[in-house]
Amino acid sequence: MLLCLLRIHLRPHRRSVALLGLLQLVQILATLALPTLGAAVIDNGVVRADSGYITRTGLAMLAVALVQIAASVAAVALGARTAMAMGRDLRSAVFRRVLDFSAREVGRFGTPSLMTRTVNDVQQVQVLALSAFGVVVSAPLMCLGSIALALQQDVPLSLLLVALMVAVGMSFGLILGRTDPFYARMQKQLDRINGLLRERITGVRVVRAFVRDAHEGARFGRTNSELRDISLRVGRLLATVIPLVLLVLNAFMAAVVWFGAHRIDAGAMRFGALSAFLSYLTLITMSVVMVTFVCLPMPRARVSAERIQQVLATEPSVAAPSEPYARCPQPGQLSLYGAGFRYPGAKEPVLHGIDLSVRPGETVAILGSTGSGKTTLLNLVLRHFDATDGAVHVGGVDVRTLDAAVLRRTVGFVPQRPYLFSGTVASNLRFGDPDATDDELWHALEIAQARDFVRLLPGGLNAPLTQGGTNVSGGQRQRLAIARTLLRRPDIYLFDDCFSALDHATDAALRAALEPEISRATVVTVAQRVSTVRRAGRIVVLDAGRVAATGTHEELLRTSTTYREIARSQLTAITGDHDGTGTDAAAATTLQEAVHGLDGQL
Ligand SMILES: Nc1ncnc2c1ncn2[C@@H]1O[C@H](COP(=O)(O)OP(=O)(O)OP(=O)(O)O)[C@@H](O)[C@H]1O
Repeated sequence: MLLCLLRIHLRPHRRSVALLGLLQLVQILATLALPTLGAAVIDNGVVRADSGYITRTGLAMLAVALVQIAASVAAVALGARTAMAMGRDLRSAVFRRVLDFSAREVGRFGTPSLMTRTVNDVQQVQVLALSAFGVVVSAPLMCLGSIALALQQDVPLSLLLVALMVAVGMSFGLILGRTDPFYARMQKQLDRINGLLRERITGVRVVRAFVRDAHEGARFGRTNSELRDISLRVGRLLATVIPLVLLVLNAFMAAVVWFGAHRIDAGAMRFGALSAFLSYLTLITMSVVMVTFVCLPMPRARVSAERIQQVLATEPSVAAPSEPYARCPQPGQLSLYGAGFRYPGAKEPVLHGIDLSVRPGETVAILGSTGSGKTTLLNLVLRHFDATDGAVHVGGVDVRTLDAAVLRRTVGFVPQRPYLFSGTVASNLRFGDPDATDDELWHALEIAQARDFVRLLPGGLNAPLTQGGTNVSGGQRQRLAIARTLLRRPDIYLFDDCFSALDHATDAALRAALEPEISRATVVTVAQRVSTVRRAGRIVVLDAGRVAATGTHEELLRTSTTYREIARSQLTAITGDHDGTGTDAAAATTLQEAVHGLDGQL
């Protein structure tokens, strides 16, 4: 998996990789030439007292050493650049894939795990690539070249080198093979720490309000300690690698000196050859140590590569159409044909056979008690999920075949809990229209009843907003989100109970300002309060995921028991008046008057 991932993501950098290989080849050839030249200096220069030969060969050795240094510096710089570029590309690939995920895939992996995979797991692969680039060509070449040149010096002694390679390989395999499960647990533990941290920071007020600091601190401490324990166990295993490898290498070095001395004594080997042999053994030792340093991060990178690949290989369940429609034949038309939806893993559907058609210029309100499926219905229009039954059409085209960019341009959505991004008021508003002028931003703010408070912010349009918009109130956030959507000028507006945090006066002023602005658009507004929806041209009452009734406020008060019950329960909650039963007509009249009367207080 690791190799496959590296191969794919190094493909765009193949020229750099090839140049890197070339530089390492030059570096190794130069490194390997030095001991042979040194042996020649001893055997032909020192032994024969030929100072001219010593000077000439010495100068050649100096030139070779300079080439070796230059090639090695260039290889390190190029290796680092290539590894960083690959890490950047891999991070982008994971990020882009995550952006394509629907809520289903995000739920499957979990946000904290996706964050760990995008940042930490990619980092592990990048670290491995960085260290591997330094040795991937040079270490094997240096090792094999040293063995080949050592063979030239003395064949029987070279057999020791083969035994050395087998011993080192076995020591490696024994230890590193045992670290994989620990690394898998380590990365999972990082996911948990990320999750806890995220929850702890975003829910800090709740944690404090419920005096759960100590409990939450202990929960984090436990997970943190578990991560430390796993890291220590891996660390202990890895700490044995280098001493073990050095022990094996030094034992072999002693054996070479011992056998070599005997062979010189027996006249079977020259002194210069033993000196060159020892130099080659040192080079082999160096290459083994270099490989050791690459092998240490390898198991973790392997686990990380698998986690990254899981993300990259996951196809978004809301798939892009193969031949997308880029035009809507009926602009602004929104239709649901028997649409149903069941959340993944849930036993029962939350929406059943919803039929709904909304034309441009029409405002439809969807009313229902909490959990009746209102938000889910809007999510089907936005294609956050695909309907599991029936179909959803936008502009006369099934959303599953409509180009995603066209769908997003056509439908403007203001969620129940809007999200603002770190930046300024203006940068957030320009999510709606990047080319909007300041005047257009102020106009949208005026309609959304946000002009006055933005004016008072230090910097006005350039006032800073923190991540999530946490430095403005819930109602201010809602108004900024409405202004942001107005700037998009979509054909279809979906308002998901986004007026709930506004006081009555602001709510009324906003609706009055909004009406002429979006009068030609298709508007679907979700609400729980009867008083909020009663002016809508059509109200759809949703009950346990089914359309229970449709009509105007007056019609529904007369004809729909569910609507009357909702209205009655809301009145009872406000007035404490438990009466209001009796005949349908009488109840409808009473409720109608009560709703009208309370309108000013809600
Ligand atoms: N991601 C999810 N996975 C599983 N079930 C979900 C998920 N989101 C919502 N549900 C369930 O689907 C049902 C409908 O939820 P939905 O959010 O659409 O209701 P709603 O009418 O918008 O409620 P509210 O008015 O409280 O916002 C609820 O029973 C809820 O528990």
